[in-house]
Amino acid sequence: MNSALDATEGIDIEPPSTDLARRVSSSLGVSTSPTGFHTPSWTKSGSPLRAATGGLAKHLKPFATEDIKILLLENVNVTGQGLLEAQGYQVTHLKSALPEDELIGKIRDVHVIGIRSKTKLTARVLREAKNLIVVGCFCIGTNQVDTQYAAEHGIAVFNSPFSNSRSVAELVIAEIISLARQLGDRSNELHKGTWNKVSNGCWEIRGKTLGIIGYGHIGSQLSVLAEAFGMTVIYYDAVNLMALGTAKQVPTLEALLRAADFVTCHVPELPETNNLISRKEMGDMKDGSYLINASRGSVIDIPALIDAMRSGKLAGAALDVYPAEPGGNGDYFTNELNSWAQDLRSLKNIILTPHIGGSTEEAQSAIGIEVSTALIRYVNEGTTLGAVNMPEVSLRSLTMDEPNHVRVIYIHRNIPGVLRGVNAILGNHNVDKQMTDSRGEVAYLMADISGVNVAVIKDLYQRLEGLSSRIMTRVLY
Ligand SMILES: NC(=O)C1=CN([C@@H]2O[C@H](COP(=O)(O)OP(=O)(O)OC[C@H]3O[C@@H](n4cnc5c(N)ncnc54)[C@H](O)[C@@H]3O)[C@@H](O)[C@H]2O)C=CC1
Ligand SMILES: O=C(O)C(=O)COP(=O)(O)O
Repeated sequence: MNSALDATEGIDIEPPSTDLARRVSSSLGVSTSPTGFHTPSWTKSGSPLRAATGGLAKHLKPFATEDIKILLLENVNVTGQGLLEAQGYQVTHLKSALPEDELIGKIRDVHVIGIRSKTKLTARVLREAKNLIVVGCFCIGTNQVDTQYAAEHGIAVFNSPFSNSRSVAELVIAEIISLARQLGDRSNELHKGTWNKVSNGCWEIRGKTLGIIGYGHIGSQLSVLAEAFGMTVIYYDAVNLMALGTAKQVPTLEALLRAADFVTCHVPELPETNNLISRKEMGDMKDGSYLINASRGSVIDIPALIDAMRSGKLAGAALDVYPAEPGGNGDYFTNELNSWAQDLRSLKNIILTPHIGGSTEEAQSAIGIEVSTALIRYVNEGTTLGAVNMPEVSLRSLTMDEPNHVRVIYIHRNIPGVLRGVNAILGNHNVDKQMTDSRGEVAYLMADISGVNVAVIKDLYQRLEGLSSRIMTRVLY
C-alpha cells in the first residue's frame, strides 16, 4: 500500500489547520480523555491514508503519524526501529528493560510499546498505560504480557511467532555436541593453561536418542537438524502432531524421559509447564543423560537439577533461561538474582548462556521487520492479523479512488445486541465494507464509510463512545 500511495505525495493538498487540529484532539484526544480509558480514539492514520482521503485532508488533521509516540525497550533491532521512524512516529529506543516503577512512568505517555522477553507488562503496569493501543513483542514468547487484561482494555498484542526458531534450534544442536564432548570444560581448562586430553565420558551424537518436549516451531526444526546428525528423535507434545522425517511422537512425558539420551524443552511458559522437569522427572531420565532448556526458566526445577548433576545422575546440562533474568547486561548472575546461581556456576559440564537462543543478526532483523510491520498496520489501518489476543480482522487498504472515507474501529465487549446498536449508528451512512469477529469476551469491528464530513466523523465517534459495550473506539481517516 505504501509504495502505491507514496506516489501521491506530490498531490496538492491544502495544509491542515493546526488550530482546528488542536480543538478536535483536545475534545476527543488521546491524552485528555476525561473517562480515563485508553482513548487514542481520534487517531490519525498515516500519511498514505491522509493522501488518499483527498478533500477531507484539506480540512482536518486531528492526529498525524508524528503524534504517535513509541517506546522501544530491550534493544529492539535497528531495522524495526527504522521502519517505525520512517512512518514519522516519535520513537524512543532504550537498550535495556526498565524496573516496574520506571516503566509505569514512561508507559503513561505512549501509544505503542515494543518489548522483548524481559519487560513484564502486568495488569498493574497496563492499568497506567492510558494512551496505549498496541504492544509489540519483538520475540516469540508473550508470557511476559497480561494479554487477557490487554484485550479487555482494547490493547492489541503482536509477536513474531517463528522468526528466531531456527536460531534456537541451531543453538541446541551446538549444545548437544558440546555436552557430549564436554567442550565447555575443556575450553575453560585450556583458558586457564591446563592441557586435559580425555575421551572418558565423551561421545558422538550419532545414534543417540534426542527427546524433544514441545514439538512446535522450534522443536520440529530441531528434529530435522538432529536427524541430519544421525540422531534418533522422539518427542512428547500436549497435542498430536505430525512427525517430521522419521521422528516418533511418544504418548507420555515419562516414556520420553526413560528413552532419551538428550532431553530438550521447547514448551511455552504456562501453569502446566511450571517445573515440568522436577525431581521425579529427573529420576525417570536415563543415568548419564543430558538436559537442555532454552524455553523459559520456570520449566526446569533448578535446585533439583543441581542435585541431579552433583549425584552424577545427569552427565551434563545446558541452560539458556532462568526464573529471574536481569534487564540488561552486567555482572548480575549471582545469588542475589537467583539463590542457587553460585551452585550452578560451580558445576562441571553445564553450559550457561544469557538467554541468547534467538539472539542472531538474522533473527533479530527478521523479528524487527515482522513486528514493526504489524504495528504500523495496526496503528495506521487497524488490521489485527497476527494479533495474539484479539480476533483477526482486516479490510483492504483504502485507495486513491476512495476519497472522503473514514475507517471506524470499535473494540467492544462480546455481548448480545451490540451489532444492532452499532449499525443503528453506522447505518445512516454509506458503509462500504465491514467486518467483525470475536475472541472470547472481546470483539473487534471495522467498517469503512464513505461520503462523510468532519461533523459526521465527530458524531460517529461520540455515539459509538456512548455505547455501553464500548472498550475502545478509533476513527482513522
Ligand atoms: N531461548 C530463547 O531465546 C527463546 C525461547 N523461546 C521459548 O521457546 C518456547 C517454544 O517456542 P516455539 O517452538 O516457537 O513455540 P510453539 O508454540 O511453536 O510450540 C510449543 C509446543 O509446546 C507444546 N506444549 C504446550 N504445553 C505443553 C505441555 N504441557 N506439554 C507438552 N507440550 C506442550 C505445544 O503444543 C506446542 O506444540 C516459546 O514459548 C518461548 O518461551 C522462544 C524463542 C527464543
Ligand atoms: O523469542 C522469545 O520468546 C525469546 O525468548 C527471545 O527473547 P529475547 O528477544 O532474546 O528477549
